[in-house]
Parts: sequence; C-alpha cells; structure tokens
Amino acid sequence: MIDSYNAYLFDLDGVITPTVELHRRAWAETFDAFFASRGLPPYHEEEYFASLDGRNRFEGVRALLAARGVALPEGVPGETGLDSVIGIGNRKNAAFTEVLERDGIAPYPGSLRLLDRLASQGARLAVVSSSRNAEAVLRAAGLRERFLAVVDGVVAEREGLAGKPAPDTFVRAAALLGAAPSEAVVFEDAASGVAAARAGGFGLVVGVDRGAGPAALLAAGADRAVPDLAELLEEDA
Ligand SMILES: O=P(O)(O)OC[C@H]1O[C@@H](O)[C@H](O)[C@@H](O)[C@@H]1O
Repeated sequence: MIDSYNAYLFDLDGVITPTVELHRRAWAETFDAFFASRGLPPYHEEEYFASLDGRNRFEGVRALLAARGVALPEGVPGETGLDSVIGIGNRKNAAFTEVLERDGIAPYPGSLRLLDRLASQGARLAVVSSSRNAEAVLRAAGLRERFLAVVDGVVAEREGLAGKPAPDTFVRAAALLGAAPSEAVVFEDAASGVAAARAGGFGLVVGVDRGAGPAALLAAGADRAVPDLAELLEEDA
C-alpha cells in the first residue's frame, strides 16, 4: 500500500522519535508553574492536544493562552520569565533541551524499521517538523543523513512559510524531493499536522496515534490511523 509513492514526509516528534513525551513534560512543567503563579486552574494534559501538539513553539503558547482567555505581552527575544509569550516558550525550550542533551533519544523501533525498508527501496524521505529543535533531535537519534530534506521551524521562519495546520511546510518538502503532493505520503501524530497534510492534497495521510486518539486523527483528515508505523510493514509483507 505505501510502496507506490514517490516521496515520504515524516513529522518528527511522536512519529520518528518519542520526543513528543519530552515536549509534553516540558510544557506541563512550564504551564504548571505559570498557572500556579497566577492562581489559575492547573494545566491539563488535554490542553497539550488542543493547543500545543504539532504547532510552532510560540504559536502554541498563544493558542493555549487564548483558549484560557489570558492576555500576555509578546515579550522580547531571549526572555525567560513567565510573563510573556516568548518568555514562556523559552522557559519550556530550556527544559526540553536539558533533557534531550542529558538523556539523548532513540527512534521508535517500528519507525526505524519503516525507514530501513524505504531506504532499501531507494525512496526519497524528508522530515517536516514545526520544531526548531528538529536538527538536534535527528542528530541525537543518529538519523540526520537518512533525509534528503528537513523543513523545520527554522526553515519555516527563514522562508516565511506558515506553520501547521497550514500545508505550506509539507508542500515545500515535497517540492524539495521533486514530488507533487498527490505523489507523496505524510506520517503525522498531531491533529494540526494531519489537517495540514489534508489541506495540501497529499496522496496518503497516515495518522500515528501517540495519544491524540484515532478519532481525532481521522476527524482531522487522516486516511487511516495506526498505533505504530510497524503496522504498515506487516500489511505489505
Ligand atoms: O522544539 P520547538 O521549536 O519548541 O517546537 C515545538 C513543537 O514541536 C512539534 O514538533 C511538537 O509536536 C510540539 O509538541 C512542540 O511543542
């Protein structure tokens, strides 16, 4: 089923590496401190899926604050206090980076098997991530050289590409691989990323359920939802 496409676009956090867990913990730690400092109801894990999952760091902060009806100034680059959008984002990133550097990261075994299989077929692969940490995560996992292109938060900012749920970063990655969207497969674990792929008219959109739930992934436009990418290998064997 997946073998007949010309290009394969992988989200990173939660699709290739379990860094989604690191992101979730870092966000929880940061927003727990933020809400406690203001005497507001505690952060809830559902807020991760509704506002943060798959989104660019600062867009995620803005979305969550808007959902809570909290208005904060934007802040200035480099700030780490909990009283601005940039400060909250930077605080969370420091927590994420500390754990990544200390513990490293290994890919999901099932994802590695799919990457191996696609590599053995000479398939063209790219990573499409909202994260500005994508290059560091790929290097930590020893996977950087497997991808012909990486369109991440740094590239999106440099090229003025709108982030997920807009389709722009996926469309750009497909173009870098020389494929039309209809000839490419997208693998995504976040509803915002699935919606981006659907909006871009991709040939196949596979939702990977790492907590969002199959119903949310299908509702966002996934053609199918799987618990792990190894499932696709077994079907094709
Ligand atoms: O690593 P950065 O630049 O802060 O990116 C943040 C986001 O990157 C995405 O890839 C993750 O799915 C989100 O959960 C995360 O919040």
